[in-house]
Amino acid sequence: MKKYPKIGIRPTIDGRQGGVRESLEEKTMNLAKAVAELISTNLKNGDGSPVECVIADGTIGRVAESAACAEKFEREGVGSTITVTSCWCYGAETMDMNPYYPKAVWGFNGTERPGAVYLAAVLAGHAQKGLPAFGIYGHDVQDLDDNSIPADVAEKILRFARAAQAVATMRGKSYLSMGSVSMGIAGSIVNPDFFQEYLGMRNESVDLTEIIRRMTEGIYDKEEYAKAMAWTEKYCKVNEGEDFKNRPEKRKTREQKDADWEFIVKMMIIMRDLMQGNPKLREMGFKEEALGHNAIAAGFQGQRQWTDFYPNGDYPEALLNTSFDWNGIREAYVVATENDACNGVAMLFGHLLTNRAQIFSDVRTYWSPEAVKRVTGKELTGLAANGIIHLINSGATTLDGSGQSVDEAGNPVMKEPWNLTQADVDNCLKATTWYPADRDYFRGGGFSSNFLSKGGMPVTMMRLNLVKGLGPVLQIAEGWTVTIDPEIHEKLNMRTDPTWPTTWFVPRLCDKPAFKDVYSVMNNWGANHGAISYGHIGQDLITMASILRIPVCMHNVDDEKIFRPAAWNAFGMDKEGADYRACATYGPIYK
Ligand SMILES: C[C@H](O)[C@@H](O)[C@@H](O)C(=O)CO
Ligand SMILES: [Mn+2]
Repeated sequence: MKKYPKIGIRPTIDGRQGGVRESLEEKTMNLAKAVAELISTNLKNGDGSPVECVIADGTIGRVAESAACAEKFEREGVGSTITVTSCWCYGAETMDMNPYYPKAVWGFNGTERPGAVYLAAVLAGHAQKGLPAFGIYGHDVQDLDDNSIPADVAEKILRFARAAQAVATMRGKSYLSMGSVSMGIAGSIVNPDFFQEYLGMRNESVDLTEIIRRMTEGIYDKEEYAKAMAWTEKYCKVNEGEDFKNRPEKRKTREQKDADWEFIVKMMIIMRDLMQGNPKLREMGFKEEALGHNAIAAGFQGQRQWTDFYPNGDYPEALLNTSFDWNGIREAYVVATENDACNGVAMLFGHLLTNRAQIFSDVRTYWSPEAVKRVTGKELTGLAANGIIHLINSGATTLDGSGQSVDEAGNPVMKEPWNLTQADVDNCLKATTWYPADRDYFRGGGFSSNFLSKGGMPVTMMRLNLVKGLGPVLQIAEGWTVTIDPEIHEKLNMRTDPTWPTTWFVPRLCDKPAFKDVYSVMNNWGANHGAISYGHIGQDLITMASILRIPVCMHNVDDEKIFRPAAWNAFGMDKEGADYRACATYGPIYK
């Protein structure tokens, strides 16, 4: 099992002995235990383990107890804290002062003791000291003997904990660039200051010759390769598509294609080893290679130097991003095509918040209803009636994105790995055709995954952009995958890149300018790529972005659903402006 950060729970109390404190000890600790239970039974880490909480050894009434708690949390690997109280406490003495921990405070809404008064006081302290904290205060008064967590409080605790755990999980990890800048794509001009100062991450980089070296010198697990090759023969190669895209003179021979399959399977094993290491390599005597680069996310340049000569990375990228491979069902990796690190970060955000595989796509084409009518003679209907956005990238999209996994009611979903069934896996593989790569684009050949995402999935498209003079900004568009008339799809797909995977996307429209129509969403999108996560996770992304001090420049989440640190209120009543002003004032966490 991997090592994940824990969430520290801090039961704070009025320090007055001789009656007050004693009367509150049990209740305060019970509230802390209830919060720990809520988190550990509702939230999981990427490997399926419950998010673990650590409670202070005792209630915290005076500064010595704060300090003892802080020391315990550091020893225990805490990455964020939630302070819980039902009474008045001494804010500056009991508050969490760790500059790196995301923080929240739950002030019990009971009137026998001034828990809410402490909440307001300590949040003022957090604001005054430049340590913004989330404030959680239940809507309805609870009785003193009621140690339950009301639904509105639980929702905020879990929203904070999910985002805080994601932020803490990134800290200290690497983004690994395999290769460098791809075709001048801005997102693949990796900005190490952003990763270091905003995410607490390190940038690692390997030249792509390292993949060739390991192939040539046999620095990979041969037994696993044999297993992977057999699996690929059985589940992928059987779905090799007709080589219709390449002109006859550009088609590879059968022998060459067979060699490409072997090559791309080795690529995948080596790319994974580069990201996270492999103890098997140590047994083989490759101690250094066994270490890996501690990468929680990576990017593969691919285009163009590599793909001008070697088979492309679509197979390894697609399957690394998928929740299964020849070793069975497992946590998806995060691998950005074209080494678009900005999109890789957006994928990482979505993955850490949902524990699900993430789609990587070009935001390729906006199709108006009129244009569709003109080129196909047919009307877009239903959710697609106002126009659709074609999400498609050369073959490197998680197979989970096919929507072939289904819930109990048969609805298409993208699941956490622990909910995937073998039938889901089989159906995702069956729905995926592996077309010989388009050799006008990919001279070295290879294979591109192709599928059509099932409609009806709630999804959130995200993008992290870097703006000189401003810094990072996040874009969020909640919406749905849609199914369109097969004849319309056929015509639109054939004039796009029919050997690549397609997801038809419709954003949820609202009265905000960027969401006034489908065209505006694409027209306001900040780059060529989007990361697409299953579910409407805009609220979680907004909470997480505020912890990271990354302003959100575009989103279609209702204002009243926004949950940010209490101090953001001091920056004005307009949520968007306040977010920008707060992020600019606080600056990145790890600076
Ligand atoms: C056509 C280019 O080679 C593709 O890589 C292009 O569709 C992109 O994905 C650019 O992001
Ligand atoms: Mn692209």
